[in-house]
Amino acid sequence: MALQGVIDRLKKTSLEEIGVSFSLADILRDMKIEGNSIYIKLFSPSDKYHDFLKKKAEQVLREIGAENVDIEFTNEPPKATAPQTPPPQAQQNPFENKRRIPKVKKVIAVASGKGGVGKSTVAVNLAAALKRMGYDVGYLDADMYGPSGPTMLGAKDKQVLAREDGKLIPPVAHGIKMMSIGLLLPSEDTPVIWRGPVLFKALSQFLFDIDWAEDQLDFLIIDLPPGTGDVQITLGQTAEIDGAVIVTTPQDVALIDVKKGIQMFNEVMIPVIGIVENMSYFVCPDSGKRYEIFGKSRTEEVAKQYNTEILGKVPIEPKVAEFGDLGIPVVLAKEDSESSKAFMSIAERIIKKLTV
Ligand SMILES: Nc1ncnc2c1ncn2[C@@H]1O[C@H](COP(=O)(O)OP(=O)(O)OP(=O)(O)O)[C@@H](O)[C@H]1O
Repeated sequence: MALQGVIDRLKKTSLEEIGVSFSLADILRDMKIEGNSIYIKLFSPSDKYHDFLKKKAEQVLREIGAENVDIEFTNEPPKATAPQTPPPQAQQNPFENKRRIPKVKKVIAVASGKGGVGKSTVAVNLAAALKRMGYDVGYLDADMYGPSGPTMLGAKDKQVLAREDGKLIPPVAHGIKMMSIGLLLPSEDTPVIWRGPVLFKALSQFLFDIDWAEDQLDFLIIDLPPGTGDVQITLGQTAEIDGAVIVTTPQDVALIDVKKGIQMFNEVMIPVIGIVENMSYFVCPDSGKRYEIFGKSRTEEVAKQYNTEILGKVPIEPKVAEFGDLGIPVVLAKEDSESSKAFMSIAERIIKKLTV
């Protein structure tokens, strides 16, 4: 079997079925051919797709004459597959430069397809829930266009110090180490207009130049801007993220954007941990009756369709907003509230999913 023939075939094998736009060749990490026996190593950060990839690769390799096919997986980012000629910019493997965020054990991105669904509220309360469980936690507000982390953590007046080597020292709010572009801007009302390279530089300083811990943080929660824009893609291509949590409300319009969000995370090879349905229902304090204000939820359907799950449903509770405005996550301010219990159970679920 000829090497070039195999590479060409892998290049032609798209992986559209699992929602990504690249081919088998793009995730090829190693290959050995001896006669009609072939060994390949494929990059796949999560074992969720191993069976699919194995079947697919076996099928196409047998079609071009392979008799013995041995397939292995690695979660290390792949290198370019055609070393003879440097590939043009657009075809360069975007995952070559992925790095881990220093001094952090697990990195979780909190995202939403659409603004205003409560993404920052969920991110801050997840950080607080993990803190309440005794973990060492950091919160990074990467919402470069509308940072609300400092308000929600009551940290608007906190100072960010820089060490001599340029590393930023995160201030601490409610025991959570935190950083936000909001702390570095001259005033809360300053509009932020990022141009490509400046955004990239600021984000990469945020990701890699913060001295999160003397030893290691257990969890870093990254609060992303809403949508599927530059920040999300840059983050996905430069940092190793252990999983993404997608926040939505039960309305159909929000769910359409959830699909886009899941597809984007698939593209940048970040495993989706699951979906949090926020503002899911309202419990009338007088009657205890439960109302689904946005109508019957279809989140379950979307989760199934994309092979993921609902991590939990958070009710609409005025206390969530009130304490958010006061700068205290409801998980710390009102431990016995329904929303607080929901956040604690979501955090537990995430831990389970990340540590199996
Ligand atoms: N479960 C809830 N119950 C009541 N109010 C909530 C709940 N979740 C969020 N809110 C309130 O809704 C508003 C929007 O929430 P938040 O700022 O977290 O949304 P977001 O998705 O991060 O918005 P964006 O990214 O567009 O800035 C806030 O005032 C927040 O306090």
